[in-house]
Amino acid sequence: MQAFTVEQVRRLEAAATQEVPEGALMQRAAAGLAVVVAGELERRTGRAYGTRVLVLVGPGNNGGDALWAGARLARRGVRVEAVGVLGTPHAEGLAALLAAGGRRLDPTALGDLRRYDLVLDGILGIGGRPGLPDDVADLVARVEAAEVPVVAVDLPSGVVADTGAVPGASVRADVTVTFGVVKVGHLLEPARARTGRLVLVDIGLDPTTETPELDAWDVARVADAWPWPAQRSDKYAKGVVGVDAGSETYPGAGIMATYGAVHGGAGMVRFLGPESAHAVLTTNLPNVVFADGRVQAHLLGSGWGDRPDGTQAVAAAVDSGLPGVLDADGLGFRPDELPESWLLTPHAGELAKLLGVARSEVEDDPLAAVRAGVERTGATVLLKGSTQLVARPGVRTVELAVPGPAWTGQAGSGDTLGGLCAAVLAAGRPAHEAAVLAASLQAVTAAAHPGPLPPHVLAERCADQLGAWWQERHP
Ligand SMILES: NC(=O)C1=CN([C@@H]2O[C@H](COP(=O)(O)OP(=O)(O)OC[C@H]3O[C@@H](n4cnc5c(N)ncnc54)[C@H](OP(=O)(O)O)[C@@H]3O)[C@@H](O)[C@H]2O)[C@@H](O)CC1
Ligand SMILES: Nc1ncnc2c1ncn2[C@@H]1O[C@H](COP(=O)(O)OP(=O)(O)O)[C@@H](O)[C@H]1O
Ligand SMILES: [K+]
Repeated sequence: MQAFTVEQVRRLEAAATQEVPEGALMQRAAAGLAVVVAGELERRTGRAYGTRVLVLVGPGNNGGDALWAGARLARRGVRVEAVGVLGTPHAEGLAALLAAGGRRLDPTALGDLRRYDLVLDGILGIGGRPGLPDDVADLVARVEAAEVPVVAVDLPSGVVADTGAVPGASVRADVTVTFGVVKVGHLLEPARARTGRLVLVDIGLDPTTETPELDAWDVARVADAWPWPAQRSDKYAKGVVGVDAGSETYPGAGIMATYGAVHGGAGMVRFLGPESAHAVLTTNLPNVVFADGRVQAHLLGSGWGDRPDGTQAVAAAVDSGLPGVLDADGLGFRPDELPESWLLTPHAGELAKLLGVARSEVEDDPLAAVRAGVERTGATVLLKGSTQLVARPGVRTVELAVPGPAWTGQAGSGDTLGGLCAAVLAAGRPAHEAAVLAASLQAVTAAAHPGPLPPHVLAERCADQLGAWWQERHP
C-alpha cells in the first residue's frame, strides 16, 4: 500500500478535476462514505433505517463530504443531525441534507450523545492545521466519553496528515474512510491508532504520476519476498553471519543478537562477542561457532557499551567490503561515510543523537528523520519503534514494515532484530529489504504470539513463523 502527502493529493485532485464536472469528486467521495456508514450501522445495530447519526461539520470540503453523505443516509431513512462546529458549513452540502430530511442542530442543543448510533467526523480533512480549538476539543472528548462509534471522513480530525503526529486533541475513529489515495498520517503512529480501520474509496485519482512517500508492506508480500533456501542451498549459500555484539557488561545483547541471526535462517553464525556469553550460547545454541572466519554479513554494536576499540572494529568490518548491520552503541563508532549495503538500526533516541536533534523531533516527523539519517551517513537506515521505517540513498519512497503489537518493545528486542536483519543480509538481500523483511517477521510473529515473551523466545517463534510460511508455499 502506498501513501502520499497533502501536496501530492492536491495535485492529483487538480488533475482529476480537469476531466470531470465540478463537484463530481465530492459526490464520489460522499457516495462511498455513505455506503461505508450504512454498512457500519447495519453491522452494529442490524439496520440503517431509523438509526441516528450525528454529523460534526467543519468549515471546508471535509464537512461538505460529510453533509452530502448525510443527505444520502437521510434518504435511506437514517435520522441525520448535523452540527456546525467550526466556521460556516459547506452551503450546498447543508442544503442537500436539509432537503433530504436531515436536521441542523445548534451545538448547545446536543444533549446526551449516547442517543446516537454513530458520529461522522467531518470537521477537518487534508486542509486541517495541527490542533483543534478548545470548544471542538471538548466536543470530541464528549464523543469519546459517550463511546459512540465514530467514522472519520478522510482523516481523524486533529491528526497531521503528512507526519502522523497528533499534537493535541484529535478524533479517535473506529473507521476512517479516505478518498483517492492513502495519506501518510494514516499509516504512522500515533495517528495510525486514531485512524481505526482504513477504507479507501476510489474517486478516480491516478497516483502513478506521483512518487509515493511511503510504501507499506503487508504480510503476504513479506512471505513472498523472504529469501527461501533453494533445494540445493548449503549453509554457505544461506549465508554466514559474524556477530560481534555484547560486552562483559552486556553479554545478553550478544546472546539476543545471536538468537536473531540463528532463527532468522542464517546458514551459520560465528559469535565474535565476549567470552562470558559462550557458555550460555553453547548450552542453548550449540550450532554457534566461536572461531573467526569468513562471513557473508557482519552484525556489530549491540551491547558494546563504551568499547575502547569500537572505531577500529567498525572500520575493519566496513573495509571488508561485505554488508553489515550496525546497531545501538556501534552507531557512535561509525565512520563519516558508509555504503548503502550497511544497515543502521537506531531507535528514535539513537537517531536523534546521530542527527544532533531532540528525540521529540524524530518522533514528530519520523519520515523526515529517517531520510536525514541516510543523508547524514550514506547508509541504509531502519528507524525502529512502533512504526518501523526504512530509507536508503537515492530513493525518495520510504518503506514501512508490517506493524506489530507493543509487546515487542522491551530490552533485547532490538538486539534480536539486528540478528534477524543480518541473517537476511547474509542471504544476499540488499540492506533495505533485509530491514523490512526482518522487522516485519518480528512484528508478525509477535502478533501471532501476544504477551510479554522475552526477545530470545520471540526469536524462536520467528523460526516457527518462517516454517508456517514455508509450508503455505510448499503444500
Ligand atoms: N479537493 C478535492 O477535490 C476533494 C476533496 N475532498 C474533501 O475535501 C477535504 C479537504 O477540504 P478542504 O481543503 O476544504 O480542507 P478541510 O480539511 O475541510 O478544512 C479546511 C478548513 O478548515 C479550517 N481549518 C483548518 N485547520 C483548522 C484548525 N486547526 N482550527 C480551525 N480551523 C481550521 C481552514 O481554515 P483556514 O486554514 O483557511 O484558516 C479551512 O476553512 C478532504 O480532506 C476531503 O475530505 C473530497 O471531497 C474529494 C475531492
Ligand atoms: N510500541 C511498539 N510496538 C511494536 N514494536 C515495538 C514497539 N516499541 C518497540 N518495538 C520493537 O522493539 C524493538 C526495541 O528495540 P530497541 O529499543 O533497540 O531495544 P534493545 O536495544 O533493548 O534491544 C524495536 O526494534 C521494535 O521492533
Ligand atoms: K475528518
